[in-house]
Amino acid sequence: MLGRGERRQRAQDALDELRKALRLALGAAQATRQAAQTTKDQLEFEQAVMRLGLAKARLDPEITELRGRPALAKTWDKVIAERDELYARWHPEGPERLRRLVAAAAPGAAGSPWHDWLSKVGEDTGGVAPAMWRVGTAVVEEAPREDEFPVAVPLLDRAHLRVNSAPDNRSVVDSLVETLLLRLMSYFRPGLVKVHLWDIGHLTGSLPNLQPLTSAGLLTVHDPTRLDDLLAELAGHIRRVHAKAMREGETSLRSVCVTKGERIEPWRVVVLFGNGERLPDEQQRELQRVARTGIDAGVSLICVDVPLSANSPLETIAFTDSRHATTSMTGPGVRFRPDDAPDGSLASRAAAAIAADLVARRGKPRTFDDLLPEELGKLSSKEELRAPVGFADGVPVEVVIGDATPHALIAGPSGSGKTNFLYAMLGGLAARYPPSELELYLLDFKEGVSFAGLAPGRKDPSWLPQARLVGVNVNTDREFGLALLRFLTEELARRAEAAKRQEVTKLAELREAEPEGHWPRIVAVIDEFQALFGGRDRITQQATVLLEDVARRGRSQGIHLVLASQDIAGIEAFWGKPAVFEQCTLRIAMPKAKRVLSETNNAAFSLPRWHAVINHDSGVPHGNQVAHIPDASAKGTFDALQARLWAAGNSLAPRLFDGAHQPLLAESPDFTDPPGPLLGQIIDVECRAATMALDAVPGRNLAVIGTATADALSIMESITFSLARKHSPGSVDFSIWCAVPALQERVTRLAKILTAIGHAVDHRTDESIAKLAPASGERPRYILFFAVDAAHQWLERKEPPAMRSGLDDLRALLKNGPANHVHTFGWWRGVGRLKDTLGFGGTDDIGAWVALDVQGAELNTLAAGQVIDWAPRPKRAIYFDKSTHSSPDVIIPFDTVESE
Ligand SMILES: Nc1ncnc2c1ncn2[C@@H]1O[C@H](COP(=O)(O)OP(=O)(O)OP(=O)(O)O)[C@@H](O)[C@H]1O
Repeated sequence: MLGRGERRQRAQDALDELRKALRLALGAAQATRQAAQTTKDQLEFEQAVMRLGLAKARLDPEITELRGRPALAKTWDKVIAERDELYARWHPEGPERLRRLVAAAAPGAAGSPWHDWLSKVGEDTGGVAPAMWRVGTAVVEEAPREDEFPVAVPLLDRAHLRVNSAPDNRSVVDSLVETLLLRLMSYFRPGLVKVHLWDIGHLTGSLPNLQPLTSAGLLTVHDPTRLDDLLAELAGHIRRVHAKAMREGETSLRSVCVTKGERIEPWRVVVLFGNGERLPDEQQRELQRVARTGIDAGVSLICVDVPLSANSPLETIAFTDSRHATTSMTGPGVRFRPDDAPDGSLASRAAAAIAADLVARRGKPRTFDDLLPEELGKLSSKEELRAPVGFADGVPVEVVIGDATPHALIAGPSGSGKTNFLYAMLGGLAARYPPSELELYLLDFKEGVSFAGLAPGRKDPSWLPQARLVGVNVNTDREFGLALLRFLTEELARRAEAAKRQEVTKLAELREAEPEGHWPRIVAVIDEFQALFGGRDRITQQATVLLEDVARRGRSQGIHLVLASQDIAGIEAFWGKPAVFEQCTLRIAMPKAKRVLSETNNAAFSLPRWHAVINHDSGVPHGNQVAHIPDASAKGTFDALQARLWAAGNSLAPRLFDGAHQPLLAESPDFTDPPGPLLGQIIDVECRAATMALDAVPGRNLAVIGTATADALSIMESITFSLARKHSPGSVDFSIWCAVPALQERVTRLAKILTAIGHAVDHRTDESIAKLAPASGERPRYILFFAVDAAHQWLERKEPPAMRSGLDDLRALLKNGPANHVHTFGWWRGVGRLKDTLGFGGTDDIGAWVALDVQGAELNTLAAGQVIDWAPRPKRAIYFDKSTHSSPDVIIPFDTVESE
């Protein structure tokens, strides 16, 4: 047994042992912990050094202090050793390899120093763009200067560039951007790169050395408040370029250009200077969209202090101090320094040289002849009509009229060049589409004769072969506009009928189904069309309905409207009925035009003279295309084209309606073989003469009513001359009665002409008129009774014993004559006077009438109660034949004096 003391000793020893073991264990844990802590410190230190870069770390006070600790000093040495080892491997060939790489990827002006290329104008046609563009030099931190290597960034067709400035280094950033742009502009043939500049802070003043480029359209400076417009314009451009590439069977503009070996559409480089803050959401979204889709359409962004996220290839240059930056091309450990920029005046001279070269290259400004194709009249209009109307920096800008853009609306104040635009467009179309493919109906409500030259005239016998109808000076003859619309709706019905027959819906399909049919596209041009809606009357009402119908249904039937106006805003009647305008998806705005583009689209306000905004997207901003319109009105332009086209073919002459001239009876086609008495020319697209049937039935007499003597005489004479022509001498008898001495000369002349032709004429000027003529005879008799009311003095006398007056006899003659082919054409100088003559018997025996200066309201009783909407105007008459008319025709009395 152990003693008590021994036992305690052993316990003590065990405890000591345990304590020792515990101490040991604890010490080990502490050491391990310490070691772990040291490793952690070392790793953190290494990381901090890496983050800062060796060069900066060396100067950093915190790092310097940490380097004092032995454990970290070791790490520092290790990092240095590793760097040295790596660098030793890179040093001999790294920079050189990079130099060679950049030289290959950035040839010529894309990579060499500016004194090698500045002020030399580029010749490259841009089939393929250099992959990289030099921006500066860089050096791996702490490496010697001779190890500097060039830094280049991808741009055109490849990537966008973002530049983040440092405080107060805007001038360095400006120089970097300016030099880069000069490289781009100097590499290619001038014109292949166009720059858009937007600066949130300045309207002018950004990149001042490049300003000379603006004169040639190579640089466009945008309003700081109008980024929306710029982004919309870019979006529209991208869409158009995309469509163009698709037409060529490619997905990007770049591939089209590579295939063709030349740039078919300039690159757009868009430089945006922001303030470091995100753009408002909508703009930011739009910008991201442009970034995403722009590259394939040749649009490159250079965003300075405009945040842009990388949803497309994007490189970044981020300045860390005023002279140095890091770049996404080289990584954070490499110090980038922009190249020295050329002196401002040198840069500006180079920009001027580029602009001057382009201007010289464009040669004389593009002219009307440049709108014409090499071969005339070779295109088919089956799918659409397409022709250039102007140029944007030498590149043609087209209008397309087809199923997607069926109708056009053109606006611009007086003198802004609307008519000239129409000529440019008509010229482009007429030069491409033969008359079998395109028919033109041209109407001008302006005072003047703008389209008259398209129809044969006295001085120039030529006409535009595609023109079917030309209406000029129709400003007071709104009925003519109505007639044109009616004609178009009839043609629409004809086409719709054919389409139904063939079970097709579109013109292109109809043409395929009926290849032998005649289905040209019809373009109806109405200049100053607002005149058609100028009154609050029946014409405005009907025109609105018809126009809407043509606009709606014409789309698929190849019937197209081109409506021009100085004042679209003025046609308020329409804004409440937007159907017509909605169908006019092609909008053309001349400088200062109002309302024709969408409300947010102000492109027309800043438009220079002789330019137009061509917009195929109902006027929304992204549809804008600005073009210079060549002079198409001067001698030797449109007229020369017309002469060529006319000389080439045996086309039919268009009909000409000229509201300022009375048509000559002798020249009326109907006068060659008159179907009956000709009363005047109907205001209608056919330009036919109004006539009346003279069947042997009651009521076939005619009253001419009104005091407008010249017009009344014209009508009475046309009736006489045409009847005299219709019937061979001896087959009919004429009575020519006139009780008014002042008219004798003219009436006697008429009687003499008839006699000279060989007709039997019963000419009376005195009271013998009251004896009248029998109500039947051996031959038909035409009684031309001038100023009937003036003969009342004799007609009212009652002769005993019968006490029957001449008036009674006249009533009987009117009543019974026609059935026996004795027809009376009487002229009364007022409705009341006519009624005096007719008495209580009513107006049944006057089956037809022509009214001159008589208000519509007075005529209602003569038209079976129908409301006659007629405001008299000189040299116009209204003709109503109860047996054939549902509504009266407006007619123009013929000029009969020249017609013998
Ligand atoms: N692109 C152009 N280049 C040169 N001259 C032009 C051009 N466009 C128009 N002009 C000239 O300007 C004048 C007015 O043009 P135009 O008749 O086309 O204007 P408008 O808008 O139709 O005016 P209005 O409605 O008063 O007739 C004409 O003498 C025409 O020759």
